[in-house]
Amino acid sequence: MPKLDFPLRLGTRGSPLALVQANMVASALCAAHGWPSDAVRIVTVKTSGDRIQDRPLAEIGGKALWTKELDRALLDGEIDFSVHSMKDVETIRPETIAIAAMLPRADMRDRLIGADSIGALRRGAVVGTSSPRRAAQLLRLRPDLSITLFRGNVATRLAKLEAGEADATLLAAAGLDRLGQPDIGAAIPLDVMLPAPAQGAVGIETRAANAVMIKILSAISDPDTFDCVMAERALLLALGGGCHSPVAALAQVAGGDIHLRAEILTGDGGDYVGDDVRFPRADAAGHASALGRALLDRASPALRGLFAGRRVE
Ligand SMILES: NCc1[nH]cc(CCC(=O)O)c1CC(=O)O
Repeated sequence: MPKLDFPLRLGTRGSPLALVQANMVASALCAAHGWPSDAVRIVTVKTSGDRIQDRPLAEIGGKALWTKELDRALLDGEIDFSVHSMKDVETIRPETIAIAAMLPRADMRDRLIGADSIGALRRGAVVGTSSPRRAAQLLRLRPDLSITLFRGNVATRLAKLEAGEADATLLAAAGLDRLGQPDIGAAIPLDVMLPAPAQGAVGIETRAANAVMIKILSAISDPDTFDCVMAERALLLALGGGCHSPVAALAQVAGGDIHLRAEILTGDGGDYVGDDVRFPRADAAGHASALGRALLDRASPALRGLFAGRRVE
């Protein structure tokens, strides 16, 4: 194997959650290869998503907000690999960049903070979220609720809730757990609220041409997580949805198969199509895209319109 240039430089965003995830990747990699802990150096890179805090991301267009600067650092050779919440990684990646590995997926559920369950929220309660998916799913179950925009990192959102800007908020269990807050909020069962595609998965990217790095990273990749998240991403791609469309999807390994559940909704939750399929792991991407197309075929004109023109065949 060609000589590696130590320390390897791991690029990450600078948010507390991103830093925890970067440290998880660095320790897993050092442990897997028997390297000392200083074999990986963490390099923080500020992304556009970190800078813009006052508008819904869906409005800005959600264009590579979390990845653009890290991609540039990777391609310019300033870093050797980068770590992302897979949920924030666009479905279409540059050909020069490879998703090389994913850590074992954490709890993929959403947690409700401010009430014990969605049903327990008082009539007309205000829920803070910036996620069109969470807003649509909530409104479908509880049309009486009102949604207010909540952005910022996990700590900022919890502070807004504390300050009374909303009665409740929703956050990914994975993020709360990794930030050392496993007791905050009530987990919403997967059959009540299906998570965002790739929620709870941490991915590692490197240059597609860097075969040595790809090989080294494969040692810490979890194949079940990788295949399931790739199936969810294939579904999202077939829908033409970015990470900020009202799409929910979850793939899980079931025996030798993959079980994929997915749903699409209008912003107010009024129109909804959901389904689930089981298919063999081979050609999971093909089966997942077929489910995406089938959902669109069954969608009302209004719902289909949300995805119109964005669909990738
Ligand atoms: N969009 C922000 C984001 N990206 C990843 C996570 C949490 C960790 C994960 O889902 O893997 C969060 C916060 C949240 O949705 O609560």
